[in-house]
Amino acid sequence: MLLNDTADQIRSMEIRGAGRIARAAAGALRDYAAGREDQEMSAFRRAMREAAAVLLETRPTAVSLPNAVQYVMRSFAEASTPEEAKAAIRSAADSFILSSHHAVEWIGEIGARHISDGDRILTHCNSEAALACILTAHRQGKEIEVVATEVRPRNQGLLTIRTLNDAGIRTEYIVDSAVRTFINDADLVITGSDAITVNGAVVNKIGTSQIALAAHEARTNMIVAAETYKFAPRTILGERIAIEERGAEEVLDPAIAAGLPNVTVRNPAFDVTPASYVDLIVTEMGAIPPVMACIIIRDHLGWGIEEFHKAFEIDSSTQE
Ligand SMILES: O=C(COP(=O)(O)O)[C@H](O)[C@H](O)COP(=O)(O)O
Repeated sequence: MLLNDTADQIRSMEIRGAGRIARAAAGALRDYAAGREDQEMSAFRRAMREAAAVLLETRPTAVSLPNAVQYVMRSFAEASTPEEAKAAIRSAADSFILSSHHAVEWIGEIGARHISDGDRILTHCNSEAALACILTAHRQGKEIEVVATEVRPRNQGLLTIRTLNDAGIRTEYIVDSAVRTFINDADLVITGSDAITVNGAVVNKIGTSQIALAAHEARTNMIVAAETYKFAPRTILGERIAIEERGAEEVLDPAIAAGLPNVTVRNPAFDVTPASYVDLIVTEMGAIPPVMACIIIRDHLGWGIEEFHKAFEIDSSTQE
């Protein structure tokens, strides 16, 4: 698939979910590099930088996207010919994609240990990582039930209930505003994440923070399932996560909106759940309390910080 097609599909949400977006971006860079016929490294580098920028502009919130792009882009920093660079990019992109699949499997295994026989789990949106925990627990023979939200306005809940239905898991499908009505019936909330900040705050599909609030009030544990590439390295440097605001037409029919000149539709796609409302973050490295987010960032994404220093010509060796 061409790079611009992948970018369009991410923008239009044909490819969606932070993990899938990251893998698609890594694959798109690999294929784009393979198709280049530059003789000079400078031309190749320029083309790759432009390609990376096209992907980075598609959706602003899921930090897995810049993390995947950076992972691939830094792989050819030392290459001296385009051929060498292409080989390095292929290997980096393939290894990112493979390790991303493995990470989801590991999260499933670790997350399933937090699910008990007889549990009723509430989930929101459509997260591979969250579903991995639920599906693994089900495969282990635990009798579980799920309450899945609709997820207005894009109805990602439909994807979730199809997967759960196909796996044979008994599921109740509810509108987003019914969460507080059903939270007392739930033993556990499990969601995915698009970004986790240095202070352990979780950025995920709009509505997640309301669910966390309801879970907190009901003393229901809230688990977030997230690969380490969902942690945002630059939040350690004070950078904020941009919350994507999507078009009004996703919420209100433009023909109706046209007759309501005093009404402005707001459509933020994500929200922020404070760390204090999250009991555990399940990563492929293990389950951690949200306060340990900075350790994951330091140990697994430290290069994101090094690159920031380079970009601003700060020599980290001279820093005390
Ligand atoms: O909020 C969403 C998807 O939002 P959208 O549908 O707007 O992309 C998911 O919960 C996270 O991306 C995690 O998903 P995963 O665990 O699959 O990476």
